[in-house]
Amino acid sequence: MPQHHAPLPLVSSSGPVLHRSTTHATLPLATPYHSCRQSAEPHSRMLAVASRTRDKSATTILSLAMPFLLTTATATSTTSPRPLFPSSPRRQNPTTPHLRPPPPARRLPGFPAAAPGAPFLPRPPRRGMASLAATAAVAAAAEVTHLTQRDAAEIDEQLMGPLGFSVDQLMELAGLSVAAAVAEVYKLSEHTRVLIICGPGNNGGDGLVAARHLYHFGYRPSVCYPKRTPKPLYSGLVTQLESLSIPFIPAEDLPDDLSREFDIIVDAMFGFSFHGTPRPPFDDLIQRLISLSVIGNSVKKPAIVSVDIPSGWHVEEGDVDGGIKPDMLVSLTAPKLCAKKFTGPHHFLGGRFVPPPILNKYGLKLPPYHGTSMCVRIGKAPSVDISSLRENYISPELLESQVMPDPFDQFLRWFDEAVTAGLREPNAMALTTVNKEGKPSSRMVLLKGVDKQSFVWYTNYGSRKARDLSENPNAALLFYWNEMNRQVRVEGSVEKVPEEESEKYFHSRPRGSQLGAIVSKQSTVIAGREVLQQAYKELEHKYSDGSLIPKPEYWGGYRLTPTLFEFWQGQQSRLHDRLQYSQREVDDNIAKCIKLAEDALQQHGDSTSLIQNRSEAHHCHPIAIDDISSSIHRVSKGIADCITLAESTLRRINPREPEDFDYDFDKFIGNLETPKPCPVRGFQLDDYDDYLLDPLDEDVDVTMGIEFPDNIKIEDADDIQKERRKLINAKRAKRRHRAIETNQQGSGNLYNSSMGDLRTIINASQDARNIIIARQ
Ligand SMILES: NC(=O)C1=CN([C@@H]2O[C@H](COP(=O)(O)OP(=O)(O)OC[C@H]3O[C@@H](n4cnc5c(N)ncnc54)[C@H](OP(=O)(O)O)[C@@H]3O)[C@@H](O)[C@H]2O)[C@@H](O)CC1
Ligand SMILES: [K+]
Repeated sequence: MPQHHAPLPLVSSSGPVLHRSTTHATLPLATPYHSCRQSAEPHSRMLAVASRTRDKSATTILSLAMPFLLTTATATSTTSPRPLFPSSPRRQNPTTPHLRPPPPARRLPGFPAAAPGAPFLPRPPRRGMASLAATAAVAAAAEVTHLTQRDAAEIDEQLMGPLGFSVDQLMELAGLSVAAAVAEVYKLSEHTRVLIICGPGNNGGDGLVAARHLYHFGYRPSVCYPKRTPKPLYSGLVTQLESLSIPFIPAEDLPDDLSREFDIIVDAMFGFSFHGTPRPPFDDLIQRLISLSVIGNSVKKPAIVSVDIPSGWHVEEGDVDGGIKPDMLVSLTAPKLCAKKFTGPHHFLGGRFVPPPILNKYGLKLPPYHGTSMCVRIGKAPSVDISSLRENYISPELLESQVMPDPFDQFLRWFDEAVTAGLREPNAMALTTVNKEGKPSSRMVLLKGVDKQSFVWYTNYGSRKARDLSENPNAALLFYWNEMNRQVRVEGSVEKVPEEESEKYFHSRPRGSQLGAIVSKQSTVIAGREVLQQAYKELEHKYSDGSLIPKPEYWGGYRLTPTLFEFWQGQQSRLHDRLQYSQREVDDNIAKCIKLAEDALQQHGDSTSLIQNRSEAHHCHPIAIDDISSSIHRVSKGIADCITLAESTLRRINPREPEDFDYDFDKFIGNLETPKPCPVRGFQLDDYDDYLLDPLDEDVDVTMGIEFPDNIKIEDADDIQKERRKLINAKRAKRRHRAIETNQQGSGNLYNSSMGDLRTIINASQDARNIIIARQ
């Protein structure tokens, strides 16, 4: 961890008071936007303000005014911090729950069988925990094993003997570690030109490999290799470098002023087999590096990086007679005793290949490597002046002509690129809420859904963010994709997602997370971590049969509908690209239009189900007809309102494809007109009834239009009248039934055509969103 030279916040003498509260980190918009460029925030101003508070009286006032309360749970806590490295490999407590027992080791000749509890490399922390692990590694640096020259040579022999490694394999990994460590500290933008001075042995071989990797990382390496070893391994490494057109500079042709020509000098002259005093030409080369160390600070000096041992140093005693003073030491396999005398700012360990038999045999305590890294910092953290910390971002330009017209598409494009780049948790976002008093608070949450409408995340409805949101629905989201020099800001208003949606998502989570959500009563003070663990255990037991874990009512999702997007791409010299999408004022009308259209659709959906339900339940009941008619009328009213508003709004805001829109719009109107008779059909039924009743009139030929079946015996007018009535009633029922079916079909058509057309309207409205992109 960097040492912070900037003044730090003040803490009261009574000490901070810490509440243990449960925190539970837990992704869908449609509107017009515009984008503009803003000047970079002057971080230095903040530091300047902070330094003014160094004034003593200010300190006193502040410390009195800011008494932080620490409600600690440690008194009841039974857990102790996990040691990063077991203090003694053989005394490691086998019951330590965090450490996995080592896999049974095959016994190799010359190596002890791995005893239970024998040391093994702690599992490397996941990426992203790097800074935490680095801090721990620094704290534990003193415990890292330092090897004698004899042990180093012996390990070398064993690796390349019974353990089956080949020298070129180890050299490749060693050289890669060196290049990785160099790249981690010396950024390409300021340190491009690298001179690698290689000695006659394997240390020189590591240098040749490092030169190749540095070339592929983007550096411009040159190699000085005065005593070439005539072995295929070395000549192969030389050929590889020649194929990359890497220059080889004879020692005598090196420029007089190395400072002017190189930004980094890699010392790969001697490693752990060095003895005595350096012989020519290395004596002179080492002397040149020594003289670089003594140049005054006013001259820009190249950084000296020593591979495994600062060349010329005694392998165990270190710098005994004014040797070179490297800025960086990359110890390989394990540091040698001389490394204890290294006082430079950057000490790294490389050579991530040490197998358990070596660890066991030599009782090696080594720090874990993080993620997939080939090197790890050991020793003290470099001292850092916070105000001088800056990256010179190198990224492709972000131009107005390149971004998508819709900010959601642009977001999804960047999101996909972050996923493709393998970033860890690209959906992590800082959520800022503001309570009713205007006090803001931020925390990281995980985006769980995004569509063309809004961003969704889930949380505890009892949390502070939830309280803030209930008081003030405005919130901001911030995505920061460091590795890509990108940031996205989103601002908008927040609402809860429907319960069914939360329910669905809740049950899609791992059972452990479901239980965690029940246990975690966020933002409430609890007695200690064990309270949570106990509650979790009880729930785990309760639901151990695999039964459904009910979603607590205090857990659910939020949806932020954006009103602003800002896409930031870091660039060199702070000339960043910052494009902002915002909405035009007309947006309110569009939103209203869409809402109306959606309401109309909703009603339509209702009326369709109503028709179905009614016709099933009351097959021929006339009341169904009335209901159908009135709901269709209602729907039509909604549609009509929607059309009026859609028309006036959409025409006014000059949609991007006016012809297409007009076409869709006309088609929509046309379709709406077609099924218009539909609601009237219900009343037509009465007309039919009248028509059917007409034949009963006295002056109408009673047999007209009626065919009597042969088996019906007609004797007098009364009989005829009776039979006619029966038949008429039957026909009436039949027709009524048919009429209802017709209605159903009619409204089905209306439903389908209107549904599609309303969708067209909605889509057209959304497409026509008046998005303004401005550079800030
Ligand atoms: N697991 C491991 O162990 C791994 C080890 N690796 C690497 O190997 C390095 C050890 O390599 P190494 O054994 O070849 O010895 P190294 O230090 O390069 O020098 C030997 C040469 O220097 C010469 N020389 C000596 N003194 C001298 C003097 N005063 N003045 C002039 N010359 C002198 C000596 O000549 P000699 O004295 O024998 O005549 C011989 O030619 C180790 O530090 C690490 O970098 C990694 O590659 C991977 C894994
Ligand atoms: K060296």
